[in-house]
Amino acid sequence: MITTRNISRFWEWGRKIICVGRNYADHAKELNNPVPTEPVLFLKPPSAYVTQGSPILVPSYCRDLHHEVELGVVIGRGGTDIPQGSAMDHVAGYALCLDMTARDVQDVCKSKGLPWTLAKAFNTSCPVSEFIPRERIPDPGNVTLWLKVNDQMRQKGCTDQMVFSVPHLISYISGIITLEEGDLILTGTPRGVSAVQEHDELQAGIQDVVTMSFKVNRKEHQ
Ligand SMILES: O=C([O-])CC(=O)C(=O)O
Ligand SMILES: [Mg+2]
Repeated sequence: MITTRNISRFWEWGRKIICVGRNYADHAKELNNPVPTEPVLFLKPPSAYVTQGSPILVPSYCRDLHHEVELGVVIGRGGTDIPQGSAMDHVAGYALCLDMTARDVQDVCKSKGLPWTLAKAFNTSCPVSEFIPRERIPDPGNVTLWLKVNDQMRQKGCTDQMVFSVPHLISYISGIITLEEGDLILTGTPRGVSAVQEHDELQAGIQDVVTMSFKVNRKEHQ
């Protein structure tokens, strides 16, 4: 069973990070993307995790690193083809997450029809908060996420604006990728994404539940 005490072990063991894109209409629109009729999925490797105390590293090939604040869902019980009706029984809890995105690289990938791996899956591209037990968020469809850069509010959005709900996403994903204990689902970002620079300080929170902060550094050349 996953608890606050042992969650870091699950993350060290390296479970999957499954990300949902364009799950808020206002964010899809701000990047001139259509609102999807089916969830848009991509993956990050477990090496993308970073926890408070370690910096977010801008990849050497990136000139436009964006923050995306997202609600993360931690899977407690795995499954394949999970019905929506019982999807929440598979949730151990939550984590506040950032889907750090090399936006300039993503734009090139999009224009060439290439995968987003370089834009989304680099080391430290998934800052995460402490584990949030399920009881602390009784309704994941109605919490407010926020993100500040150097004390300036950049993103503030409620999960009631998600195109596809958490149970819908769990059911949909598990029909394609078997979910396992410790997997993390990033559920998409509300509008307000913007660039961060070296030495910036990012702070993010889920109202009344958790806050976290990260510094941005540029990756040293080897
Ligand atoms: O890069 C994007 O815009 C897609 C995405 O991750 C999101 O909507 O959260
Ligand atoms: Mg995202």
